[in-house]
Amino acid sequence: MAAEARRKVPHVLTVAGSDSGAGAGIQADIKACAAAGVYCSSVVTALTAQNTVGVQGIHPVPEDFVAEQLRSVLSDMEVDVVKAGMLHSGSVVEVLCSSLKEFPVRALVVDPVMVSTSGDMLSAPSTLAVYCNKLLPLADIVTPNLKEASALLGGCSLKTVADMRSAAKLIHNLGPRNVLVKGGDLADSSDAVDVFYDGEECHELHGSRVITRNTHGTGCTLASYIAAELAKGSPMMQAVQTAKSFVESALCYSKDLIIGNGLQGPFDHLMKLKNHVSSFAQKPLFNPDCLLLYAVTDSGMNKKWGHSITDAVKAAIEGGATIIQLRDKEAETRDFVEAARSCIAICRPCGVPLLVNDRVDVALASDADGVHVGQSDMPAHLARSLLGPGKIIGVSCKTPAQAEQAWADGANYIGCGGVFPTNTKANNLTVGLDGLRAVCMTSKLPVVAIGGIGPGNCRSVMEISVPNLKGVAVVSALFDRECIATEARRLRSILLDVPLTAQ
Ligand SMILES: Nc1ncnc2c1ncn2[C@@H]1O[C@H](COP(=O)(O)OP(=O)(O)OP(=O)(O)O)[C@@H](O)[C@H]1O
Ligand SMILES: Cc1ncc(CO)c(N)n1
Ligand SMILES: [Mg+2]
Repeated sequence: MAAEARRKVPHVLTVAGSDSGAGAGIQADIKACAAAGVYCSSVVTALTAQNTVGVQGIHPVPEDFVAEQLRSVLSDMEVDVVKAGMLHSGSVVEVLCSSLKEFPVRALVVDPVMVSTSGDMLSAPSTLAVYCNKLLPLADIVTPNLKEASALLGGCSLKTVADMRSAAKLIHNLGPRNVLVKGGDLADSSDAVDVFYDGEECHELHGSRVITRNTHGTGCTLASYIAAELAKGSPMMQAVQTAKSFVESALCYSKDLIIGNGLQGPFDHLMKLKNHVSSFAQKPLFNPDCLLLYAVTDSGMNKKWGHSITDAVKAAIEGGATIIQLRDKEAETRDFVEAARSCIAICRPCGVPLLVNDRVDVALASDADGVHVGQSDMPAHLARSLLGPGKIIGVSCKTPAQAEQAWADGANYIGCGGVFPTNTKANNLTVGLDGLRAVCMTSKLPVVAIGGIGPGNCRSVMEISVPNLKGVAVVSALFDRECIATEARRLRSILLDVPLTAQ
């Protein structure tokens, strides 16, 4: 086969123990990577006899043979990311560290597995020092649960999110580049809260807590899914968010499964996929440049001018709109889904994403490209867990704090405004160009400006010269006009005319 025809597959190597019940360990890692669409090789460090009741036995693999497996895989198979799980002894940890020095990889994810959720010890107490001194300094991220975080810090008690925040910072001092303290076991918490610290800022990642007994292996799965996303090229925070959303989704899908008689059942990583193959296996696809000329439809205006929704969308695209949002506050659900489907049939062949305003259910039912939600709509993290990582989520924000939250919730972009007063949205507070600039300056996400923008002022908006301001969103300037295509063309030519340095 010609060299250029060969496809490099993202590759995660898991170095972990086998769980005979297949809920955790190597088996969870391989299933999680498969769900993420990534190749997974496996170096087995120990066999465990384990089920939903607990761990009945451990049969360690001799260090020399762990080393031999590592050499076999790393010397041959172009591994992108290594994920370390159960490492039962200090010598196994040392073997891994020296293999990584001999065969460096792009990233190392360390799940410091020490105690199983059933309370059984999975690693000798003497391993702790080697972990801290040798492995953690090599890690791009370490993902302790509450008990493990406490063990890494010499046994302090961790009971609150504030404790998790301090623990994340202290563990960061041990050398890993990022720390995720997992709160799956946090008592009295209705959310599943994890704390992420990148050495500069601490973020609370909130997910919904799924009520189920089937949580065995969530930690292994989370770490492997992070490794898989890193192997595909995602930045760290995005990898963590996608992984968390996958775990929640898989738990939700298999919350009523009955496997085994013990207290903690496994979940099915791939069941969700049987319904949603494309949603999780696909790499997140969002090009911020599509925010340049963002057209938001308005059913009232279409009625006034006698435009059908499909004609309006066709005309906007013909004039150069780069993304469409269907906004209809009154439509019956059935009609809204139907309209979304017809518009997708127009948008998709043109490569123009179609988003649905507010209605995650309509976006799901019509297989739209995503949703745009406001501050009082469904929280973006919930929309993300329902839609999966492959869909686009935008959030309306007026302040830097809202923009920060949208980012932590896994949104793709921010709509900031109203920049100027508008009739489309009654009683909407305006933020002005200064408010827009303040949000853009602090937002880690790309921003589209909205509110009272048209051909007369879109230039002044783009000229605030902040790199992540990617475009303008318009309603009346397009749809409250007789010829939508002409108006879109006019706007587009102005936007394209703004010097690139100012964009
Ligand atoms: N019931 C739940 N609903 C939603 N998310 C959960 C639930 N339980 C755990 N999680 C999430 O799963 C991930 C793993 O966290 P957890 O604290 O359970 O790890 P762990 O104890 O290492 O798991 P295990 O040892 O069983 O593999 C975290 O992102 C956590 O928030
Ligand atoms: C083999 C193995 N690795 C990790 C865990 C932690 O869930 C487990 N229970 N078993
Ligand atoms: Mg764990």
